[in-house]
Amino acid sequence: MGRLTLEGIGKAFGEVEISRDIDLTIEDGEFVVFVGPSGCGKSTLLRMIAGLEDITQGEMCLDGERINEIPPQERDIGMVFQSYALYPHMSVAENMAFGLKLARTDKAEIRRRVQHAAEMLHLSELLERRPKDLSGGQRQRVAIGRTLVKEPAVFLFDEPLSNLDAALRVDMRVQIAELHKRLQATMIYVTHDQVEAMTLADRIVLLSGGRIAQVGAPLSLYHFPRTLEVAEFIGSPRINTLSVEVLDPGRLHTAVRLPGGATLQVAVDGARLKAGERATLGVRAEDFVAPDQAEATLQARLMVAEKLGYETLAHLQVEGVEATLTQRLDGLAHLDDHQAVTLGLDGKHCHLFGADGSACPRQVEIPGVTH
Ligand SMILES: Nc1ncnc2c1ncn2[C@@H]1O[C@H](COP(=O)(O)OP(=O)(O)OP(=O)(O)O)[C@@H](O)[C@H]1O
Repeated sequence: MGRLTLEGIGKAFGEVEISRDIDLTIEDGEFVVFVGPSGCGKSTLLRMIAGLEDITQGEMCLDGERINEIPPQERDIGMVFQSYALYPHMSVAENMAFGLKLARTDKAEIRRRVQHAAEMLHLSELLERRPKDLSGGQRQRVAIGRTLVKEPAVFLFDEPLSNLDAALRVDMRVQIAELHKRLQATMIYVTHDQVEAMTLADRIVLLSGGRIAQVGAPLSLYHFPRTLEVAEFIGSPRINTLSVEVLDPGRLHTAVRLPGGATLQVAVDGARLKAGERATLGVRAEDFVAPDQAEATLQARLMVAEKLGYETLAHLQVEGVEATLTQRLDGLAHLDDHQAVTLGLDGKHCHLFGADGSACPRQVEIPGVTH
């Protein structure tokens, strides 16, 4: 089993408070990803779970038992580090067996576990090699293997792929997802890469300034972000934002004035907003609609078109809007340099955020996605 509960967890280094009020339950077998901007406290939280950092406040339990004071080696938790931390003078097999030897595990049992882990991680042919004779991806797999042989209830990964090149990252991401499927173990994974978070997580925990900004399934955070910060962090390209004026706030629709003067009825509960105040409209790159089906339009000019093969990202300048907007188009879309583009908007596909950054609840259903 590996059910972890965090209640009111907080951390301070001396006088400096890093995180507080973290309440979170991670179910047995869940894959949870901690994500957020640099310095938001992801690694510190993971290290508290591992027992490598003291917990300043709150209670942490594994399967109902308080673990705050239990030293790392006695927690049923294994951690894979970003730096791999392999012993250079030991073979792959010795590296993997080391922790078990220290724990005086029976020799035959060590052999069985190392072989089993090597098979799972496709390392069987490499067991006699030294770390220096391995590629980056292979070293990372050995680091995972060293944790795997301990058969912990909870696996922790601290940015395990950040030292690998882009192609290898994708490859290892798939392997970690497969490993999770096979082991059905609880896994907690720290990254600042939102693509890794979206693709691996059952649930994402988005941290900001040492607190939880939102917890939920990846698509739930994507479609129903609670704050502008979450909306901007999740999704690539980044959500487009426009400063708008609130005209008529309502429970089902909130009318706003766009730059250029057009009115859009955004399908959100904006009842807490006031007419005349500023708000931020959010539109994802794929959510612009054809001008003839739009409720409102924006006139734009093409700055750059990035042709990625399966899609083209058009970066557009709209008069009166400082930042460029990005529209996701078909990979075969034909665009001329600096051509004029009419962007269509549909209020059902837009987000609205108040001046304090919190989202107005969207009044749309997206099949299979919970709010
Ligand atoms: N030992 C320490 N003493 C004092 N401050 C620390 C210590 N360790 C971390 N911090 C501070 O705590 C904050 C959170 O750090 P942490 O490494 O957890 O962030 P992170 O979200 O993992 O960042 P990154 O993505 O850059 O690794 C940072 O401001 C950092 O400077």
